[in-house]
Amino acid sequence: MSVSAVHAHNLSKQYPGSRGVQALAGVSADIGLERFVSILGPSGCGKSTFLRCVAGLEDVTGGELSVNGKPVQGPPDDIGMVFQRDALLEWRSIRKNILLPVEFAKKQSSAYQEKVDYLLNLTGLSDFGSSYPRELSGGMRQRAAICRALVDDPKLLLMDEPFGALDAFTRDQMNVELQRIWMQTRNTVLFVTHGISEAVFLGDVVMVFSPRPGRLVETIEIDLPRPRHLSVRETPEFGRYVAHIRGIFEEMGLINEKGAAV
Ligand SMILES: Nc1ncnc2c1ncn2[C@@H]1O[C@H](COP(=O)(O)OP(=O)(O)OP(=O)(O)O)[C@@H](O)[C@H]1O
Repeated sequence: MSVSAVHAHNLSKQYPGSRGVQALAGVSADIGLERFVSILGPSGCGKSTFLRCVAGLEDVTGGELSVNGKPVQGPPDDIGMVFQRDALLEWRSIRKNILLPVEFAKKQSSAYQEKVDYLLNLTGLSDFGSSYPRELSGGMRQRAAICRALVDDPKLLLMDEPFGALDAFTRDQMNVELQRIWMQTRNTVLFVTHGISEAVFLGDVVMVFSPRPGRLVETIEIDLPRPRHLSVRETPEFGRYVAHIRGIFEEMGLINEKGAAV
């Protein structure tokens, strides 16, 4: 039997404290290796909590969760994370920011210089290795954050609304670039977003969560050939996926005028 990248069975998460928020309830999912999984759901439904549980940063309070065949007990090896805020350290050059996970893992940075060059090249940042974060645009900073997450070849890349703070044009460009990078690196990706179109454009699969406590409402396979160009968004097939997902949100009473999950 093949090992899943992420296996969740009846997963629940209740935060401690007087309010004791129940963030996730009964989430079961099997995410295959090398798949790009988009995660959609209304604000506060537990998407980040799900990612944080997978990353071993939160303890689950019920059910089972394993990553690459091993039960999650603290942060597993082989995970990279990218957040909405790039969290680059302003006082370190881009190259040194990218090398941070290597330093944290107490590995020899010198052995990773070629890898950094490869990633800088892959993300179009070859001329910016010695620049500082303040010298880069928002999109470039997020590309540097992606390099940092990829530097130690994680099997699993967790991305929590990585392009949420970018303008629409840059976000489109980043979607195309992320797909290109992923087609070369082929790690498993869990990508949280509020954008239905972004989720369909990037995903092999879209997982839709209900309002809190987050439950998995539906998992939709996106059968569109790759590489996908932005123009795929104008095709009837793409439109059908978006309409289907929008229908799920409408049924839950959760859609705004722009068609975004709220
Ligand atoms: N550390 C925490 N302690 C207590 N409650 C928390 C904590 N982190 C999140 N929560 C609560 O858990 C619920 C789910 O939060 P989470 O951040 O996972 O949602 P989300 O779907 O990622 O939201 P958004 O789309 O707005 O980022 C929310 O009600 C939130 O208030």
